[in-house]
Amino acid sequence: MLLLPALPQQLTVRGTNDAAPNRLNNPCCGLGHVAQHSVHSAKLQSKAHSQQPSRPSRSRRLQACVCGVLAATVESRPTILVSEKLGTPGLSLLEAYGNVDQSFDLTPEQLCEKAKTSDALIIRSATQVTRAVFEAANGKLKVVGRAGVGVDNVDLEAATEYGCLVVNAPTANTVAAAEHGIALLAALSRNIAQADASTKNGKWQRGKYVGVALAGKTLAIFGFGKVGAEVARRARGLGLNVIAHDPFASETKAAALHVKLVSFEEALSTAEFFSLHMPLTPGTKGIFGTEAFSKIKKGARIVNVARGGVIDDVALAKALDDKIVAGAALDVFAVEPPPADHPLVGRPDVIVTPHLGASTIEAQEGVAVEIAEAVIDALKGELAATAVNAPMVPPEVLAQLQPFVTLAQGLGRAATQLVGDSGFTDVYISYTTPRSDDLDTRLLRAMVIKGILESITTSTVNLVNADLLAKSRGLRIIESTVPSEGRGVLTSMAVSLGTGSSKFSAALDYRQRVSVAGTVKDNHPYLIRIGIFDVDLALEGTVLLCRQQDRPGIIAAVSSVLASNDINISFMSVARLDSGQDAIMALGLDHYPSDSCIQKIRGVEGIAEFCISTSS
Ligand SMILES: NC(=O)C1=CN([C@@H]2O[C@H](COP(=O)(O)OP(=O)(O)OC[C@H]3O[C@@H](n4cnc5c(N)ncnc54)[C@H](O)[C@@H]3O)[C@@H](O)[C@H]2O)C=CC1
Ligand SMILES: O=C(O)C(=O)COP(=O)(O)O
Repeated sequence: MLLLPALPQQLTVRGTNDAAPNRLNNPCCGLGHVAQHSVHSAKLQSKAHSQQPSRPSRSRRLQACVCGVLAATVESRPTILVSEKLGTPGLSLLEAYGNVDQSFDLTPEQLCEKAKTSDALIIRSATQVTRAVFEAANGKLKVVGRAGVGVDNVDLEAATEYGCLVVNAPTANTVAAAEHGIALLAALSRNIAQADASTKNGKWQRGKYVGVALAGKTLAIFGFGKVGAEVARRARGLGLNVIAHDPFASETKAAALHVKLVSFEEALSTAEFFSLHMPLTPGTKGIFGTEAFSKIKKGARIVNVARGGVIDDVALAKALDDKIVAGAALDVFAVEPPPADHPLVGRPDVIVTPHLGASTIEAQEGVAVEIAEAVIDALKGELAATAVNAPMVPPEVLAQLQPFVTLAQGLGRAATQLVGDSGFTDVYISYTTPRSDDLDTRLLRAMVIKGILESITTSTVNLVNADLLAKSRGLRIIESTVPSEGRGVLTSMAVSLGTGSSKFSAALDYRQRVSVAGTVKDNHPYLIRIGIFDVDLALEGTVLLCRQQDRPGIIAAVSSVLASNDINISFMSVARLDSGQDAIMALGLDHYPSDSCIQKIRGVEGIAEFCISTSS
């Protein structure tokens, strides 16, 4: 059945010309039951919105809109699984909002089992959130919160496919990581760890642990992001000359910190100290391998507080053996904890810490609060500012677009259900807007896709995965903007599907696309065009759509069939191309008609085609 939502308790009658509305009030049209009902509804019209008891308040509707964006609607208290130690202030926030299950050291199987009943999962670096976790959760898991920066332990592709938002806490541990980097740098240059162990062992080896100066040397930072920049700031205070390699860093930011940006090769061949601060990605995995060590300045010392995987451990061990690299300080490992036979951990020229970069009391409290707030926001359906796998929509843009979110989804849904058997691949979305130059359409596009896909896929469709799902289903989204007058963000939207056939041929436009257009009035979505017919109907509920000859008696005949089946008409909208030509009529129904009622409507003379929609 066609799904074309309509709003009860709303009378709207508008034709393609001024004559159409008069038809309703003209007894000659033989409206009977409809006319009476329409008069009743017309009296209600001015109060229409206040007379919709089943309709949620505006704020709830807007909330629901955004929940739909992320599909993060959680009816009762959500279950929040915390799989690693989290700072108390963050835990308190979570406990006030949901049921917190703190279960540490879970096996992969236990994590999958718990994911089936968890709305949110909060992790640090030790929990591997693999595809299997998302598969097991099968849509239940709405958000994964990483209480820290690196999300390399989360299968982002799988999260996105399953519509699970991934958020992180990107700022609260920056200083801690930078301080740990500096601590390791100092320890490495002065053999602190080795000398400490030796002295505690009863020895006094002053000659053995002579160090090297930092002041006057060059430090090369790889990854000039948040941590890298903080390390640079501190290193300069220690008298180091700082250069950095980061293909994506800004010259201005570097210049402000007196840091010269250089190529990978120049950094390798110039510096005495190296500090790694890039993320682990396919592009950085093993970047410090045999080739890099063959170019590195002899006697270099390396600090890694980023991720173990960026260094090829075997290649570093060889460079240490060959005295090309004089020492290394490692906080992170490709596999944590590292295995007993790790080629670097036991070496006297390597110092190690067990992934302590973010482990200060202050940083842990900070990330805990940062992630708790992000996860709670996401569970409430709000767009998180630290989303890793979804476009970030700034709050001011969101506020402007919110009323159009339901409209966009409703148009996608309505257009799809008007399509015939032939299917479609091309989706044309047109935005009529006074802001054609800077309209951010990502949110609305996602909602159109959600409307299109929700009836043809069991996958959760939301802002996170809409584009991906559309692509994987072979849909081509073509967006355009049409300039309009006014000051709002959007005047109207249209969705057209490139298909030659429709269940309701009146829905085809001049280009033979199934086409619907809508707008928002008083924060409620309305359909304003179906095919080439102008209409005016609220985009909710159950609607009977008919194409009929434009002559007296047909509307009355249909309404009398409905009346005899005790089906109330909540509104109607009639449109016609011209007098005596085809017309379409949309009737809002309080109930879905029975099969026998549908048969009777089919039998009404003069009805060329009809279909019934329901939004539920
Ligand atoms: N050991 C620990 O406990 C901690 C480790 N970290 C790790 O430190 C790293 C940096 O964190 P943030 O500075 O917060 O991230 P960030 O995103 O602010 O900075 C990363 C920088 O790396 C750069 N980058 C990307 N690819 C690169 C490449 N091929 N070569 C050079 N630079 C490249 C990016 O352009 C970016 O500027 C991350 O891997 C994070 O997981 C962060 C906090 C604590
Ligand atoms: O934030 C990061 O990227 C970190 O590596 C910190 O990891 P942790 O939260 O201490 O397990």
